[in-house]
Amino acid sequence: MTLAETIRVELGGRSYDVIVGAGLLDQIADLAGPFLKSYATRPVPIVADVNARDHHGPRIEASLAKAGFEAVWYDVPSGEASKSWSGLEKLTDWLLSLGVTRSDHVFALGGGVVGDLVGFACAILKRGCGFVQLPTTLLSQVDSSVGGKTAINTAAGKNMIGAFHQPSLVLADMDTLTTLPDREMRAGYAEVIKYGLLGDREFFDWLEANGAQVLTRAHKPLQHAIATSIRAKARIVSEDERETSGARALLNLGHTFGHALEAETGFSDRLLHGEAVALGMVLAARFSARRGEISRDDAARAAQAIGTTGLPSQINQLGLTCDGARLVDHMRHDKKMEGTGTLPFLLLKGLGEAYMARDVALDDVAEFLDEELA
Ligand SMILES: NC(=O)c1ccc[n+]([C@@H]2O[C@H](COP(=O)([O-])OP(=O)(O)OC[C@H]3O[C@@H](n4cnc5c(N)ncnc54)[C@H](O)[C@@H]3O)[C@@H](O)[C@H]2O)c1
Ligand SMILES: O=C(O)C(=O)C[C@@H](O)[C@H](O)[C@H](O)COP(=O)(O)O
Ligand SMILES: [Zn+2]
Repeated sequence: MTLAETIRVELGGRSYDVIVGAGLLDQIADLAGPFLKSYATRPVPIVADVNARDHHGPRIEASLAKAGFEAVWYDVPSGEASKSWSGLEKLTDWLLSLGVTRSDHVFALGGGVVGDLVGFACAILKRGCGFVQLPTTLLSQVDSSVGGKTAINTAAGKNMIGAFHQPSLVLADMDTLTTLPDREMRAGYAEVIKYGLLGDREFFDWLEANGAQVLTRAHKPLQHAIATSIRAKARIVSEDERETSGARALLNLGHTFGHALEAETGFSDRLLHGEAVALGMVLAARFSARRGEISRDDAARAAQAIGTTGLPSQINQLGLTCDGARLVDHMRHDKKMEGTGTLPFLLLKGLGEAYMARDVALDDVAEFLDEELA
């Protein structure tokens, strides 16, 4: 039995705890006590991914009922399409119909889709109310529930409309991962490897040796992987909350390539976000090797650490029919794109050492992608 760990995201008046452990949802009434105070005479609004609610809603209901609270649920259909203008409109209308006030907290149960959607709804509802993240996928536990990036997608691309809005508490209950499909578990693992590759060589080495164990959901290695990832994210977010100094941009390793692949595959089940990031990190490593910044062996090692888990590690596995120029066109919408036409890329100087390159020519990226797609 592993003990729960609490990691503090230090952000002055917006600081909050992230608790990682087993059985947390069974204790939600205690752990989230301060954020339930306003619900003595009203039901607690919980916005939930349908699958997460089916599997884990009863544990929440039981804990709340024991403490004298009742829940009112809003179901979000599973899938990226829920992170949309229409999804946002329906959700905010529901929250308004309940009379949620600015001092209330809305609870978000599910993966990154629900977390990003609810976070954004709460950022704009009456100009901002509180929210608590109850992440139920590996990806959302190690990444999306922490740090306050909230967003929906638009026709122009991924996360195009959003806000920075921090949660008040995150409860990452490892028990939720027992029902998570293996493919989703692997997709979340891609963001775990990201922390190793971007800034923690020791963690990368540990994952090479223990990644398979993490994916079995064995509590000890799983909690180590989740807590190490959250600590890394908390440190970066505390340093650069709004991605202005460049520190936070490192969390975007693999995402410029990845978001372009997600756009090309229609933000669909064909390629999950984590899978796109996995491929994006391989491409970033291979592009870094092409520029002579890391060795071909190190790029192959990064690809091996990713591919060995069953994540995609070669772009030509996707069966795309487009060329490199088309993928680069998707990249022109990247939020890192500058008015001067420069698109900074997160590349590698070594395994465990990402940096922001500002001298990347998009024509060169298109040529590289044509080689990779061949
Ligand atoms: N805000 C951020 O910092 C950030 C970081 C990374 C990713 N993201 C976003 O997160 C999203 C991806 O999140 P995700 O990978 O969690 O996907 P997701 O939210 O789509 O969930 C994945 C699937 O798992 C199911 N599911 C969720 N919990 C379950 C459980 N416990 N048991 C069984 N099934 C369960 C869902 O129904 C869904 O089908 C993307 O939109 C991505 O852009 C945001
Ligand atoms: O928290 C961050 O910062 C990240 O970049 C984490 C990413 O894993 C995540 O996918 C994020 O939503 C991407 O952000 P975007 O700004 O490129 O949309
Ligand atoms: Zn991501």
